[in-house]
Amino acid sequence: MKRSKPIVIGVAGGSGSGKTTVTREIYRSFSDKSITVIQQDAYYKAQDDKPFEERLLTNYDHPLAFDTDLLISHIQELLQFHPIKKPVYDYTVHTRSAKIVPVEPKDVIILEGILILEDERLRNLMDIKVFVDTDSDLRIIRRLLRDTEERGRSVESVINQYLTAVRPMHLQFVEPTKRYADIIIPEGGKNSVAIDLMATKIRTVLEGKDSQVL
Ligand SMILES: Nc1ncnc2c1ncn2[C@@H]1O[C@H](COP(=O)(O)OP(=O)(O)O)[C@@H](O)[C@H]1O
Ligand SMILES: O=c1ccn([C@@H]2O[C@H](COP(=O)(O)O)[C@@H](O)[C@H]2O)c(=O)[nH]1
Repeated sequence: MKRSKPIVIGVAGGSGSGKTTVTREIYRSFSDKSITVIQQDAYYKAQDDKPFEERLLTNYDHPLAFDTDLLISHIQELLQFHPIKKPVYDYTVHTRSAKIVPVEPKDVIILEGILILEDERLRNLMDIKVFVDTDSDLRIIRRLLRDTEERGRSVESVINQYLTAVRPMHLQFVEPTKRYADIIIPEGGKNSVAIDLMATKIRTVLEGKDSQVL
């Protein structure tokens, strides 16, 4: 059945909570590839006008670090089944890369990121809101391992950034958005029961058997 509009699922949660892993597992359970994933991180503002040393001082956990207007306009395009050109963010240089990824519209859009539930305009575009809820000790351990292995950071820089920006911004902006969630997934990526439930829910909606999310 051809849908009149795609369904939008928001997956929020703190850094290192397991949002990307949850999203990847849901995506993998759909072999027909009816899902497109949009990462909020791709919409960090470009900072080419600033020298590298200055970019190190940016607070990447504050809502103003994102180009939310561009993200909203891209979701609105996908909701009309129009393709978009998604920006690509390069964490190693703290700015957008020169690349652009063409994204085709699909029946399901998963929007994933730390602050996607913070902006009311974004929340209003979502049919299902999920918050991945993982204790801060696990999140910092996971982030430490990931950022040193994959994002070119030193242990010292990860700890310093966590204490000065990630933790305070999490408490001020991320944690309070849990109240908007329809579903809270504890521990993230390895919660196979929650992932199966999400996949079943999406299938029910796609088959037109769900009257709550049309
Ligand atoms: N349940 C889990 N147990 C152990 N490690 C996990 C779990 N979920 C995610 N991870 C790992 O933690 C790191 C952060 O997870 P990720 O999904 O990227 O989180 P987020 O997108 O919320 O920042 C990754 O290296 C991932 O492999
Ligand atoms: O240039 C940058 C941009 C972002 N970050 C950090 O990334 C996380 C969000 O990504 P997750 O995958 O959800 O962890 C955010 O907490 C920023 O601090 C960065 O370090 N540098």
